[in-house]
Amino acid sequence: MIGLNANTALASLMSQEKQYVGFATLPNQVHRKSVKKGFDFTLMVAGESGMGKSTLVNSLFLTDLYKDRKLLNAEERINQTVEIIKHTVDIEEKGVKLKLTIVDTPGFGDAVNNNECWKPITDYIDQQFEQYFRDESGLNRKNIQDNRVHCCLYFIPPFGHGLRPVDVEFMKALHEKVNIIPLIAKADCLTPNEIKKLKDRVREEIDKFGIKVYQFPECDSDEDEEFKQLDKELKECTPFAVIGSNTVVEARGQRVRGRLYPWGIVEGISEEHVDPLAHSAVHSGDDQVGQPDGESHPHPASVHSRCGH
Ligand SMILES: Nc1nc2c(ncn2[C@@H]2O[C@H](COP(=O)(O)OP(=O)(O)OP(=O)(O)O)[C@@H](O)[C@H]2O)c(=O)[nH]1
Repeated sequence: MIGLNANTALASLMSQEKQYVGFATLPNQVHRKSVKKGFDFTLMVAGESGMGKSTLVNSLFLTDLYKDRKLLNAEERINQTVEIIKHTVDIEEKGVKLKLTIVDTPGFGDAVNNNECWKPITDYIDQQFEQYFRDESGLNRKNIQDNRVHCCLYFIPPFGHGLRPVDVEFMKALHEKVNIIPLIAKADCLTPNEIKKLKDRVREEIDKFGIKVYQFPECDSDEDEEFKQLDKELKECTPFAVIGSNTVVEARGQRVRGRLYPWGIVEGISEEHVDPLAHSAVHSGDDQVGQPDGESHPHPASVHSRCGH
């Protein structure tokens, strides 16, 4: 009887499977295969030293990607050339694997003479394209490691009146090779009005100099109105004003990632809502300032991090 039941179940399963054999199952197959294999994502961060690059990356991915970082003093910086340093972590979320590589560019924009300081960076990007092209033209195409730089977060200092010559030159040198997302660093140093002015200025200059920054894809027409509105607002926020923080503070009874100042707290995101990849410390500039009703604690990266090695 048991055998009969098992056979019947198997037959029914097979007939169900049979119904779905056809090209209609292709998206599912591709989806399953991609999820199983995981994704490679390479994110480059560039901007002068101290702009909060490592803090933002750590807060975006809730991990400490810069454990071994050695901070240089002013004398050492004078002779420092631009370097390319890669940090890699494996992240898994809801069964989807992501191999995240952060390409850091220490030394960029820090020298007395910054002439062509983006050259090692463009060379690196070109090398990755060439390597990928070689691998694709080779015999073993199954396990190609994609090291191409998919996106570059470019940190614009909050202290100036717009883009500096080095910012313009950097973005122009890279815009045909990589998706550039310009960010206004350390936005908590500016008032909402100042942020707005700086954003307008940066947008104007991006247009004026013909810089092609990353354009977010068009929203599907069948999305609901609320989503469309959110998408529109998000696109209008570019260049994003960002605030990084690796500390957890308590504000209005909630644990949030934020920056505790003598005058208040600049809030990030509530710890209850933390979802490493969905969470971003990217703000539109309307950061709330609460009352300091909690202590600052070091961010327990090991607790929240879902990263492997
Ligand atoms: N006010 C403010 N300070 C920040 C922010 N993000 C980082 N910082 C602080 O700025 C300093 C430098 O931050 P890092 O993240 O080390 O800067 P970096 O760009 O990675 O520096 P390099 O590794 O030298 O290139 C630290 O003291 C941070 O705590 C921010 O959003 N606002």
